[in-house]
Amino acid sequence: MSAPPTELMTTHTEATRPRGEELDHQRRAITALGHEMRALVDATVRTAAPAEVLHRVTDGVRRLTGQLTGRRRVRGEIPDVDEFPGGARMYSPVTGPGSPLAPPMQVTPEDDGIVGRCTLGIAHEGPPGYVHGGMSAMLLDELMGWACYRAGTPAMTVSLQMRYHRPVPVETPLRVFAHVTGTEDRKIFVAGSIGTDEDPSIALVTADGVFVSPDPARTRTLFPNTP
Ligand SMILES: CCCCCCCC/C=C\CCCCCCCC(=O)SCCNC(=O)CCNC(=O)[C@H](O)C(C)(C)COP(=O)(O)OP(=O)(O)OC[C@H]1O[C@@H](n2cnc3c(N)ncnc32)[C@H](O)[C@@H]1OP(=O)(O)O
Repeated sequence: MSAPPTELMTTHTEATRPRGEELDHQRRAITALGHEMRALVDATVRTAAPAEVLHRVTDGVRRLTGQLTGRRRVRGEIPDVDEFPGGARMYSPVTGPGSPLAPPMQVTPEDDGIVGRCTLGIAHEGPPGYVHGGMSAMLLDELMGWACYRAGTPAMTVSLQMRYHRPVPVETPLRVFAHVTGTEDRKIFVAGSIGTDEDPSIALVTADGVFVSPDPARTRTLFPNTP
């Protein structure tokens, strides 16, 4: 992975970051837009509307996109509303309430690991009625990353082995689970699973991952904007 081009980045000082009420207000607005965007994505992949309706909607969406004016975040820039590496990631494709791509998954620490809850939709479908295998891998990869962070060792995935036991249904509340099973120097071994909320004891998908904590020099090169 190459380092982001630092010379292209605008660095935000602590003084310019929104705080308190202002931060809450901004995050609520981001969440509201994310929510409507996810509804649009869902409507887009479900619709059977005729071509003329699709053309009219396309024009409307193009006009809306044009309204998101002003400065745009560049590669590697950490949003002002985020807390990297271990807190809010407003635009994460898995947990981000502001992301049109995210379910979004709600993450809660539990005694022996970390739990993610979400419901996937038709936009995340692989086989008809079931979740795309890549989506399952994405949910697990993210939650297993959170398990490393929670264990005090933020780390990146170097290996992820997936086993798909049974298909994961869409439109069904899911329970994802991850926990650290061992460590060896900078390596962290993590296990994860996906089940339904209704019957979490049946593992539909399981995963074993190896994560590595980059050393401080590598961390600075990879994430030059980390506070
Ligand atoms: C401020 C701290 C920031 C830390 C990171 C924060 C992120 C988390 C933030 C929020 C949490 C929520 C988000 C989670 C998101 C989900 C996680 C992802 O999707 S991450 C993206 C996908 N992964 C990559 O892009 C990695 C690409 N790989 C690399 O860049 C390098 O491999 C890196 C930096 C991770 C390690 O490189 P080296 O040079 O420091 O370490 P080497 O020497 O290669 O390996 C260390 C040990 O690991 C073993 N290792 C390496 N690859 C292995 C593999 N595939 N299987 C088993 N072991 C492996 C090696 O054999 C070595 O072990 P021996 O010391 O010899 O015992």
